[in-house]
Amino acid sequence: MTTEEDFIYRGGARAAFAGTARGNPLTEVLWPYRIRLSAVLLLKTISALGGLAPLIAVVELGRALLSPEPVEESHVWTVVAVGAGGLLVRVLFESLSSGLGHLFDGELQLSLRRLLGERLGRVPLGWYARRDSGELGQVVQKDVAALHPLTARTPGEITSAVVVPLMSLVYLFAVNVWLTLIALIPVLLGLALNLKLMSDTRRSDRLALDEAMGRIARSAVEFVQGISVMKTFGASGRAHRAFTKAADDFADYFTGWVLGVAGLGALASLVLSPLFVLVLLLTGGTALITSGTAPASDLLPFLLLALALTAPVAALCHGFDDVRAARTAAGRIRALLEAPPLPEPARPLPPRGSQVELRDVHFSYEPGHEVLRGISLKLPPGTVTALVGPSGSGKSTLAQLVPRFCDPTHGSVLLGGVDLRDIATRDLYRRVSFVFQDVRLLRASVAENIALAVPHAGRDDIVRAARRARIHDRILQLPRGYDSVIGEDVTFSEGEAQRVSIARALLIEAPVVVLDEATAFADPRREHEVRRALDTLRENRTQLVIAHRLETIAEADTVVVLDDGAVSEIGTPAELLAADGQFAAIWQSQLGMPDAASHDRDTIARGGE
Ligand SMILES: Nc1ncnc2c1ncn2[C@@H]1O[C@H](COP(=O)(O)OP(=O)(O)OP(=O)(O)O)[C@@H](O)[C@H]1O
Repeated sequence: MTTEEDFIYRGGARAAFAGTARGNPLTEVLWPYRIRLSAVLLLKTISALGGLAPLIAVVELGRALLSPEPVEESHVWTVVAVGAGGLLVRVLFESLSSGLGHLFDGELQLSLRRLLGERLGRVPLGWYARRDSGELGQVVQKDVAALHPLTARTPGEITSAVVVPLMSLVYLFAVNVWLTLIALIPVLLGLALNLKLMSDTRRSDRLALDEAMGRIARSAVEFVQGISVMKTFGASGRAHRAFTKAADDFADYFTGWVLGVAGLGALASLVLSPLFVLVLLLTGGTALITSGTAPASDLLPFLLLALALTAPVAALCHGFDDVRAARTAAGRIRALLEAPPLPEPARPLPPRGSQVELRDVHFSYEPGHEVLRGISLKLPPGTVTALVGPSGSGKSTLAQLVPRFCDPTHGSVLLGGVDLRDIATRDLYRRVSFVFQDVRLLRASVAENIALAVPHAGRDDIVRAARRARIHDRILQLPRGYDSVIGEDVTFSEGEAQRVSIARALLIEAPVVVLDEATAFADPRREHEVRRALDTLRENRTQLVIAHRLETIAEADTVVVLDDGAVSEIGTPAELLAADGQFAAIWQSQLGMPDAASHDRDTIARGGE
């Protein structure tokens, strides 16, 4: 384990999850950093206290100089020295706490993102099917960043907001109790109004507002992502309407929310404003001085320090807002860190050969709703098994169990006689390659994309794989050949991207191939090249193909017909045609398709033999 990994595992959030009682997600996420966070708080407290000293020094100086008594020089200089010393302490400790806070914030974000990255790399691939990339991006990027104020800013704000008023109050009480009580009026009023603003009703309004904002974001993404389809089908108005409705809803919520908080917010700001505080103190102070209850010099500290009492109230409330936002973010981070990883075998076993076998496989995405029911199949080495069946019958789900995107809920899938759960994931991916939906190419060079699973592959091997996948000539036309960066130097068409992914699979030399034909032939212009590339990929391999082409079906060694999650027919194409059952019906319906008629007449004849 490297030093960095070591840090994450020993000091990182992982330890927190093991060591703290389940409860507040924020505490759990921050627990490993408690010592550093306490150090930041301590430094902030010293800085806040230091900052108070110059203020009190000014007040003391004023009182000493305005007093009818003769000025005591040594006292004045001591006060000046304490004020200057306090200023120095504030500057020094403020820089220290702020530096440490930001350092610690950077460390926390890095550590959390690494943990999230590590967890995302270990969850089953099937887990991603139920999540959209926006949701994951929100957690990894925005939610981790939402912890920033908490580590770098809020501790300082909250500490100053508590320490400064408390110390000022102690001092002011010592000067004059009556004036202190007057100075407390705006503080208590401001606090009460702000607490009302943060009350549960306001919080649920805020959540509704956030939800309305989220709907705008989602409909904007849908609008942009689906615009080409919508325009093609002349429905761009509909997509636009959905977005406009979300924006209108948000405007309604916002107006309601603003009307609800505007009055209270304005009142709170007024009560805490310097003008209100000064008018109140001057009025009360004048009454006390003229009645002889307080000497005139007592008013000065209040005029200077009373503002130090009210200013932190608003800061305190904003600080709590940040804490609340960070708490929600931490909850989502924790949920992601707790996503169940694909269990790795404690003692991995090497598969013996490339036979794939499914033994009484059941699978459900949601409890109580099985999409695969008791499937048993054998795919002998070097044979082609074609999966056919109506839409929704479970073909993709079954195919995805072979590269272990998910584990069956009951039964087992075996490769070379070994349960997939007993094979190390790396070993499995070297033995099973797949070409499924969503060919993903990385923003890296073409060579790196091809060599994704074999990072140390030589250039010769990469070129050979690209040649066999019939993408080599296209790569040579790129400005920097194999070093061209995808997304910068080139944007591949769907068919080209598929051939790059086939080259990737060829380089692995996996003995088992799982393929979704519907996706592979999504680009009709390039279908011929993709088909030839796939023919190369399939040579001498154990193949499981979600077959849509009569040619593939006719040439398969075994055809498996799936119906509602169960095998309804199994046999060679000729046997199944002769049986005149569901397969024969599918075959007949495919014959009627224009593509089949033009392309597969010969094959059909052979298939019927
Ligand atoms: N990620 C998922 N979460 C929940 N249910 C799912 C998920 N993926 C598929 N299903 C459900 O599982 C069943 C089988 O789907 P599957 O995609 O395996 O069928 P298919 O035969 O491949 O369909 P098609 O030919 O249309 O691609 C369907 O009822 C589908 O709604």
